[in-house]
Amino acid sequence: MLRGLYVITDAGLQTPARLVPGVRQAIEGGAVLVQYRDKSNDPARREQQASELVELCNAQNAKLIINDDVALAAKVGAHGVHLGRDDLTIGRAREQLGKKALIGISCYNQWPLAQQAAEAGADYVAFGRFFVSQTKPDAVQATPALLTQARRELDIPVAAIGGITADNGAALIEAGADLLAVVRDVFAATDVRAAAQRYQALFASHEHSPCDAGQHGENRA
Ligand SMILES: Cc1ncc(COP(=O)(O)OP(=O)(O)O)c(N)n1
Ligand SMILES: Cc1ncsc1CCOP(=O)(O)O
Ligand SMILES: [Mg+2]
Repeated sequence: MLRGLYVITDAGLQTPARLVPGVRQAIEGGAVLVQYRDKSNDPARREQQASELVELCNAQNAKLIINDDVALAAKVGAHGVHLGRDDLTIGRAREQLGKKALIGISCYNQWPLAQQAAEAGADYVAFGRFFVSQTKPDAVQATPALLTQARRELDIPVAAIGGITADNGAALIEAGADLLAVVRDVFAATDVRAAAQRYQALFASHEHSPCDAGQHGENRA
């Protein structure tokens, strides 16, 4: 079952030289999923960085998801891709990446998107933003009730994103989030490993949240 801290890289917070060391520290602190999110248009650098991150994640038993770019995910052998409303469909991504690829879908604040994504074979759905996000200030606001509904009605992990910190994240886990997707609270921290460890502790203290008693079974990741 995919559950825990999902860290997302940010070129504004991490110089190229700090990218891999920062992600390593996050994984050492307990991150289970890493997303390479880079909105620049420098294909050679993107391929180089994504390749280094795949190697790191393979060595550290974490999984690398590429944001937006299915072709890059295929090229570097990433574990999966995260798709939003401007990206390829799940079907096209699955054709290119294969059955084992992890495909995550942004559902913003819209329950029907989550239902459609689950039916189309998504491996997780993501809702948010939940709090004000400096990383993506224009993101639409979602309500924790969506997490509860998704946790109850879908058989795939549920991610929450947007302005999450180790202090405000508990409410989202209690509402039903399996994954807390975080940029700033981890990668802007002076001690990235310690910042990630706070989430590990948070998930450990919510191992038996009431939502766990739902219908989920064998096909949760
Ligand atoms: C885990 C996770 N959830 C949501 C997003 C946002 O995706 P998208 O709406 O496509 O926006 P960009 O990240 O591409 O700006 C995400 N990346 N990861
Ligand atoms: C990509 C994205 N989508 C919604 S909010 C967000 C950014 C999350 O970053 P932070 O954890 O710094 O708010
Ligand atoms: Mg996107």
